[in-house]
Amino acid sequence: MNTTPALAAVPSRPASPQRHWAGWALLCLLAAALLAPASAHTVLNLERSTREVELAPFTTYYHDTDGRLDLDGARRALADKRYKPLPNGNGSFGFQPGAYWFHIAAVNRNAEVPRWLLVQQFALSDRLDVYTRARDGASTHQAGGDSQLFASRAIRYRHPNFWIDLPADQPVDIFVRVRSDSSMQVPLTLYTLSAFTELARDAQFGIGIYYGILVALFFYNLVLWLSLRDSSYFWYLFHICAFGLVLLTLNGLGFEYLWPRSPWLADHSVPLSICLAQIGMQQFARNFLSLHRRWRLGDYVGLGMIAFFVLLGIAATQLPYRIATPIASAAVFVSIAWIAVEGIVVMRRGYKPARLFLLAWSAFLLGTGMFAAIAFDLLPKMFITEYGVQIGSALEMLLLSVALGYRYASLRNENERIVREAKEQLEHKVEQRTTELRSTLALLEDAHARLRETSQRDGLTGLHNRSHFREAFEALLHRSRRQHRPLVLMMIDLDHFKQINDHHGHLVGDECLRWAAGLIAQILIPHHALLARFGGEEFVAVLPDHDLDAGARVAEALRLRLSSQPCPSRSHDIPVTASIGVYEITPDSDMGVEAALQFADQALYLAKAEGRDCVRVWGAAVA
Ligand SMILES: Nc1nc2c(ncn2[C@@H]2O[C@H](COP(=O)(O)OP(=O)(O)OP(=O)(O)O)[C@@H](O)[C@H]2O)c(=O)[nH]1
Repeated sequence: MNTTPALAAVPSRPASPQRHWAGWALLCLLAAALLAPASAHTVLNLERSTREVELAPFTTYYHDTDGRLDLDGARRALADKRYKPLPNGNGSFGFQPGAYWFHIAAVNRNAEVPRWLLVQQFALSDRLDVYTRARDGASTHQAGGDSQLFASRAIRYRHPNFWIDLPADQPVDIFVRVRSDSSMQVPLTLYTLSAFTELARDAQFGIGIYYGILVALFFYNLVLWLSLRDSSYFWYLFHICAFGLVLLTLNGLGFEYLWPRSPWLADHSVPLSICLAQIGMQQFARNFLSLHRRWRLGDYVGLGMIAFFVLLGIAATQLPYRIATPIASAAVFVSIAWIAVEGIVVMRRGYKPARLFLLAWSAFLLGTGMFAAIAFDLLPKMFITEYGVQIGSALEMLLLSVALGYRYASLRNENERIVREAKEQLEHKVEQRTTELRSTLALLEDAHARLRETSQRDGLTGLHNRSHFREAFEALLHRSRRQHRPLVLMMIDLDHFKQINDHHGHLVGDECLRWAAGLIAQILIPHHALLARFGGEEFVAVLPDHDLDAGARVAEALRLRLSSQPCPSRSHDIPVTASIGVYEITPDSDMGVEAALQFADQALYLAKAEGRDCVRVWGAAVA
């Protein structure tokens, strides 16, 4: 695209040259040049090679502070040389009251292009009136700006535009009156139709790429939000939509596509979309950085900012544009700077995803900074600076999307770590409890065994008691039948024990009982006998695998040992003897415990009857 037209700019003719008093005239011109240099301006010559021309160098302006001037008044002001060249060569004046008149004197040297398109490259001006006046007095008037319906534009394009008819070689005065509650920015450009078509195509392509990125990110994160239900994704989507709306509004696409019939919305959409975008950004930052957990004070400030933008958004529906927009614009700088502070604080507190967040935010701040720097004429206007906001915000949103993924991954890792640790702790506890339980069970079993043992033992002698004896004897009986082995049952009764008690006392009697029990147990060990205290001074023993003869021999040996050594008492030795009855239970017998005991008792009775201190078997005499 040709952006450097070959212009033949020639100084304008003096309005009323003085023919006489040439010296005076010269002096006057010199004085005019010195005192009012601003009124001098160049005529725009549109040559054959000219396709597009920025009008700033050929434009003079007049500020009609109360906005009452009509075209005639504006022409008079021009004749009075009250018009000045644009300050710093561009038409930016900030927020201004009244109306601004701009004048361009143009001569079309290209007979083949009689019709040109005048484009105001700023979408937010409220009202533009474009007048042309040829030397022959023919004049035209067109109105535009976002206070008019979008359909009233010469070409359906996001910036206000007007057809300008410039007959060949005829000087034409173009007057543009602009009145706006928005910032007074009037970058006017004149295009041939083909040049404009190329510009529109390239610009739409660039805008398409930008919004394509936004739409792709939107749907990508929408799917993630729907599947993960992480609220950060929701606020990210909100942020994308609201910020996309801001740019749609600023570049005029909102008016073109979203609300072409609503000049009210065209007027109020700027502060409203700024407030929405800031609410989205603040809430996203709070959520992403988990401020309520990591920096409580920062979280409160963030909440305060959200409340401020909510109130400002509501107020913006009622307040005039000239009040709401500057407040919203100024608050944006505080808001985005604060988000950067939040990112830095949380990053310094060790939250790793905050690094990516900060990187994304830096891209956005850099882009916005470059955009602001052009406005203040600190940076030259070139692609990277002019489209800094778009590039920065696209980068920011891409990086934020990556940061969200990173944050999700680190949250998942954190969760997995917590679950793993909890599992390990649980396993450790279970193991600990199991060990405790095992040792408690062992203790319990031990206690139970001791209890059972105690319940089976006689308290005085430590031998088994009668009830246990019956159970154990029953088992031995079964075993002997199963194995076809004989059993011998032995009843041992100490002789004249009453006398021992009577002579030596009950305690000595106890001593003798313990001693006799110990001796009997010791003698029966080799025979694997089941021995018990049957009651009083009477003992009972079962000798497995012994027949009557063997049993009688053991009994005799036992008797002999008892009678041969007295019980060593505290005072003096006490002789103790025993009578023993022996009875054999053969394996083929089906005799029960009680019957066997009775037979053995019979044998004992015999021993007692036959003089004591002897062994008797049931049915045969041994000693
Ligand atoms: N010191 C003590 N004496 C007991 C115990 N159990 C029973 N006796 C005594 O044993 C004696 C048994 O007396 P008797 O049934 O008359 O029998 P004995 O005097 O041994 O006479 P014979 O059996 O006929 O030889 C009683 O005096 C009981 O008090 C005990 O646990 N300790």
